[in-house]
Amino acid sequence: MALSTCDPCSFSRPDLCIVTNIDLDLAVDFEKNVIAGTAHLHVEKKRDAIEALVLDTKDLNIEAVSEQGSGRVLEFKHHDEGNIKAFGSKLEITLPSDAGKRLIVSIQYITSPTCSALQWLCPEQTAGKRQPYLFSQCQAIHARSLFPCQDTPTVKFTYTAKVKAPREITILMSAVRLGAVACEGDSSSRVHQFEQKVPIPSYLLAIVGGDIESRDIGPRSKVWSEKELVEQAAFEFAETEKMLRTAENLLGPYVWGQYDLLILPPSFPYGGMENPCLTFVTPTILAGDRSLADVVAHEISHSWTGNLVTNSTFQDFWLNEGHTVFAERKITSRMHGGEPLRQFLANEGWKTLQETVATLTKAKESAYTKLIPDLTGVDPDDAFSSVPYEKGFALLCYLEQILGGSAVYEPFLRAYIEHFKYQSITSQQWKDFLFSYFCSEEDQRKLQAVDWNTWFFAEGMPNVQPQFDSSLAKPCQDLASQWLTAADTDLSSFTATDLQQFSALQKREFIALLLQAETVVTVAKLQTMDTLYQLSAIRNSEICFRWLRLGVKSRWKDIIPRALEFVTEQGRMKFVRPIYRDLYQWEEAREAAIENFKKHCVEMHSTTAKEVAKDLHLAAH
Ligand SMILES: CC/C=C\C/C=C\C[C@@H](O)/C=C/C=C/C=C\[C@@H](O)CCCC(=O)O
Ligand SMILES: [Zn+2]
Repeated sequence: MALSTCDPCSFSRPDLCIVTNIDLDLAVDFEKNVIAGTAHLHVEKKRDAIEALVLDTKDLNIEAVSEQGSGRVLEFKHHDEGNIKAFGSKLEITLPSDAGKRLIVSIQYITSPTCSALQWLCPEQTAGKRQPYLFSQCQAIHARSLFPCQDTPTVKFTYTAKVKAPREITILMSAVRLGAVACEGDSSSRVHQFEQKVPIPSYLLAIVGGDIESRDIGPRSKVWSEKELVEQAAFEFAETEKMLRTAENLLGPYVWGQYDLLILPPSFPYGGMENPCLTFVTPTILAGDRSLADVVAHEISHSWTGNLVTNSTFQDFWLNEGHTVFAERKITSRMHGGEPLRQFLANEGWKTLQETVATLTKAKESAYTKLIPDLTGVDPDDAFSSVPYEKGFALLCYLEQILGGSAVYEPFLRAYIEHFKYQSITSQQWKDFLFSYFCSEEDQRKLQAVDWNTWFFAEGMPNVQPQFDSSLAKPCQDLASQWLTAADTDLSSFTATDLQQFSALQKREFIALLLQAETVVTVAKLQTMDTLYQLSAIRNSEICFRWLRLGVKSRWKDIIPRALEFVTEQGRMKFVRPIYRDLYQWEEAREAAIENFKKHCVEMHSTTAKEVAKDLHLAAH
């Protein structure tokens, strides 16, 4: 199967010609669950003699292709190339030999009702139950199911959009809003207009449509959601401007203009998605006490690491995510808790990496524990895990430690962003810049002593562990140890005040330590813990997630209904996949888990349903 020579997940050939801008003229049809319209691609040939533009599509009905201006019909071939469904089809358009180096190719098309980039919700699936809802998730390679494009992060393009939708629906995109006007000759519709002047990779094009409204939360920020959530969201994310300024101090100027937050319906498969100008977030971070706002720090950081300096292919995904986690934890600790908090979060991240490596290895997917995996013939969604986040973070922490700490590494981080901004780069380019920046003899010796091949391409855990301070974790470790060593018959030493001084992060770490322990906590202890600490009543999703997993690990039958409720009321893969896997491993709960999935999978996001089906051994790995 001949995919692109530069990106194993794309048919496109940016080495021959590139798309520099796209003008979208679309209409959203909530009756048929399709988007129809025209994509006008501004094409630049690398050489005059280039005669073909090769694009990625997936389940698109290509109706007509022409050259804007002349109106000439352009010949095209549109066919499946290989056996990986996720890669979709190759669209090869013949370019007129007399068209010169630059031309605009207009492609009239319709998406499929099963477009993998979109989830369509009927009114009953929304909070308000008044209007239908639509949202996109293009990362990694779903953009090709939404519009014909060079669906590789190697290529960056600006875009404009005009989107027609029923007048009760508000449309937003990953761009600056130019306004909405009544639709000429159709009073039941409005046309929404957008412009993204900063070049972006295809995976960052995003769209949402629903009965949504906004509140201002800062000079350059609004929060958007259905009205049922908007006040709660405005409170939860009230520190966004402070977070943006902290990020600018660390990383440089914010170039995107607007920074809005959109709270999605619960089926959204991720904690957040860094769509430019409009970060998408899951409602599971609405904790009521701002304790889960680290997700926003992560998505804000992407405005530099990922959206400005972009991984050239998803094999270099760690460049996006490792740097973003590194920045996120710097921002979070500068805003609250200082360096001890950053060390606490780093320690938690290392344990997350350990668990993920063990899980992938057990599932015979250890190839995905490499920092830079080979994605030839692989659907990136199948390779997705916390490895690029946490192994990438650990590498950057290790380098910061050996090169002299934050005082020397943070200026490098800013220089790295300044040097590569607006570009797509490979890990090799990052490494070359690192070596060129730290050019003293002593630093060169340190960098040459790093085992790069193991860090980049070895499976499993890194062979060096950065040292993290555990002062904030110690109270959690002490309490967990007391519970693990106490006799079931003697739990009188524990009181309701044990957790009173714990932050939400420390409560989550306390439960995580019990979950990670060799010793299985008895049901008697869990029942006593619940009575004393009211853990089942805690709504913080990260605490709830770990508490449910602990109950399943202890084979506490009473926890099964709540676990099934939790994986049904929201669809964040970080939560639903491990719990479904845990229930599957518990023979007595397996059938209930499978039945619950079969009953609700039609309401789930297609990516979540695909991955959970694999976890439940209902589909091939
Ligand atoms: C090495 C893996 C290669 C490619 C994977 C790239 C994309 C995978 C695709 O599934 C999209 C992922 C999007 C992730 C979005 C947000 C995450 O940062 C948060 C995930 C965890 C959470 O829910 O908090
Ligand atoms: Zn991220």
